[in-house]
Amino acid sequence: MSAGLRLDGVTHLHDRAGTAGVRDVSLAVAPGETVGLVGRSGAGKSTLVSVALGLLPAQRGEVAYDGRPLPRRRPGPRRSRELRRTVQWVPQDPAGSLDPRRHLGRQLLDPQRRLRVPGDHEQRAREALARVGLDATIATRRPHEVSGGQAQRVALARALVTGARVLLADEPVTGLDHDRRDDVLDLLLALSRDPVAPLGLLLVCHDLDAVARTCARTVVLDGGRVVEQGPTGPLLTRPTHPATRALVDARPPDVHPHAPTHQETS
Ligand SMILES: Nc1ncnc2c1ncn2[C@@H]1O[C@H](COP(=O)(O)OP(=O)(O)OP(=O)(O)O)[C@@H](O)[C@H]1O
Repeated sequence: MSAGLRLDGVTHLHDRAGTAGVRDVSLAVAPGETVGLVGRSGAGKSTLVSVALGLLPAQRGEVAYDGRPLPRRRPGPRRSRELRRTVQWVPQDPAGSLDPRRHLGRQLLDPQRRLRVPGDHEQRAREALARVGLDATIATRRPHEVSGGQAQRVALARALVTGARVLLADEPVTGLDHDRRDDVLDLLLALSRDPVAPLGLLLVCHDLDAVARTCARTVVLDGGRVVEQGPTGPLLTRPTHPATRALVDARPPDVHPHAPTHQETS
C-alpha cells in the first residue's frame, strides 16, 4: 500500500476536443514528502488539484488515498468524509479564509463535526494548535484579535485537525508579504518533517523561490502533461524542458539572496 496521495495516469479533459485539462499525469505525495507543482497559467495545475481532491472525476487513470482508489462516480457521503479527512486543501491566503465572526476554537471544531472525526474534538483542536506552535488559549479569540501570522497558523491547524496526512496547498502564499510568506512556507516544511506525524505536501505555486524553499521534488506541467520532474535544486538550476526554462527565465531577480532553500536546510 502506498501511503498518502497517488495519481496514476490521470486524465481529465474539460472539452470534447481535448485541448484543455490534464492528460496521463502520474505523481505521488507520501507523508513526509514535499512536492512542488509548477507551470504557466493554463498548464492544468488547478484541474489536477481538483481531480486529486475528487472534485472532478479522473476520466482515465486512478487517484488513490492511502492505497485506496477514489471511486469513479461521486462517492457516497460516508466515503466522502473519510477521504476529506485524509487529504485536505489549503486555499490561497489561508488566514483570509477564516470566518471573521467566529471564535478560532469553533473553527477548529467545525471541520471535525462536519467530517464526523472520531475522538475528542477539543483535544484534537489543542493538538493541532500545538503542532503549528500556538497556545491553546488562542481558541477563545476571533481572527481580528490575533496577528496575521497567528491567523495563518490557525488556518493551517484547521487543515490538520481532521488527521490529514497530505495537504494540497493551492497558491497558499500568493499576495502575502515576504515575511508572512516565509512564515507559512517554513511552517509547512516543519509539518512535513514532524517525526511523529509527517505530513505530505503538494504545493501549487507560481513563485519558484517558494518552491525551492519548501519542496524536495518538483513536477512541471505544460499543456496538461508532466513535462519534467525531479529534485527541485537541479530542476531549477539546470532545466531541460523549454517550459521549465521559460518559468526559470521569468523568475524575478532574487531580492533575498540569502533565504535558505530546501536543499540548504535539509
Ligand atoms: N471548468 C472548465 N471548463 C473548461 N475549461 C477549463 C475549465 N477549467 C479550466 N479549463 C481550461 O483548462 C486548462 C487548464 O486550466 P487550469 O485552471 O487547470 O490551469 P492552471 O495551470 O491552474 O492555470 P492558472 O495558473 O492560471 O490558475 C486551461 O486551458 C483552462 O482554460
